[in-house]
Amino acid sequence: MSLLVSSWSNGVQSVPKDYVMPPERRPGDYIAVCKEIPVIDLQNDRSDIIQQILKACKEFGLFQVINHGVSEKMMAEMRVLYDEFFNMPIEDKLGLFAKTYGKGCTLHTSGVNYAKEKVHFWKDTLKHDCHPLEEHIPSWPEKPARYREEVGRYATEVRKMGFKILNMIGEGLGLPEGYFDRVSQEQYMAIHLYPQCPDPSLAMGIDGHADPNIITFLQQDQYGLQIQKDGKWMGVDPIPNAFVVNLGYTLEIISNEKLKSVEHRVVTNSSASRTSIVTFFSPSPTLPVENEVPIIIQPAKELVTSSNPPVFTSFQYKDFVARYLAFVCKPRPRNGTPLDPYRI
Ligand SMILES: O=C(O)CCC(=O)C(=O)O
Ligand SMILES: [Fe+2]
Repeated sequence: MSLLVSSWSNGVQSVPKDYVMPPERRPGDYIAVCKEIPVIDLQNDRSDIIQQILKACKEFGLFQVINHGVSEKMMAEMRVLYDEFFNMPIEDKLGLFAKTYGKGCTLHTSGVNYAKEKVHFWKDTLKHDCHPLEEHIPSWPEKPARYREEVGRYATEVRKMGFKILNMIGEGLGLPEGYFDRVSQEQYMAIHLYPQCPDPSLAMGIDGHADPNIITFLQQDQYGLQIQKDGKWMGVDPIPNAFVVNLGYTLEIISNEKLKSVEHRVVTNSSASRTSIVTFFSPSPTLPVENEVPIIIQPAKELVTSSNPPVFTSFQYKDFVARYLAFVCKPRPRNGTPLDPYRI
């Protein structure tokens, strides 16, 4: 349990050596927030919003949304709840602790496999599935006592917002109504705590990666998230009560590369801890379930023509996830992306 960064980092004066990144993996010079990253008001005219979303998905693979329908009160409740969760005495969290990223509801630290990492990340993560709620709620934390009720309501609201946005992406791409319903059934959450770090120039919260799934919705309270565009890192403004929306590899494939996933990472902060509450929509759980009907991913046939041939082969989502996890565990520097084996 003492592995959790939050259990030992309070007041430390220097970064322990197994958290000091080798020079090529450090965050480098301070990177400011980039004001060009689109912030889209979902109360505007629908056809304008669709145009803005599509443009953002093509140029950045990421945008922020405001007036999205999830109430500010609910977003604030989540911040308070997770602050309380991470500050609970260790005994109250012991039952959830897992050494590696695994199935079900777990609390783990650093990357997907702590034991195999040469250097660790300055982060603790609680994660669990969310859909269907009744099936997963019994696995969620029992403390704070209101956890299941509040997070249940939040997951329902985020799902509504998420499908609203996905439907607009589908419409913008020219896909039939409801296209994403089947391939976005799974919903899971990861809540990351990046404790205050004595020297952010040496440590990393999360290394550069793109998400494997369809789309991700993220609520954040402090600066720390950065995206890569045209080979340069840029900071994502922590706008209060906005959601950051980023595209995963699966949506890049379905769109036949019309839209792009985005490489992102998290740097640490010396003046405050940072919490991000992240909701993922994906075709099936990140860790495959036995006897599941295989979900096939491929470029949408509506987007493939003789002048626009498919860029990717079709494949089972669970195989892709296995390859993705193997890729992110590979030592850096590494070449290519997890999409490469599927390119035609
Ligand atoms: O904490 C963040 O801002 C990003 C988290 C993230 O990239 C992830 O969970 O995949
Ligand atoms: Fe991510």
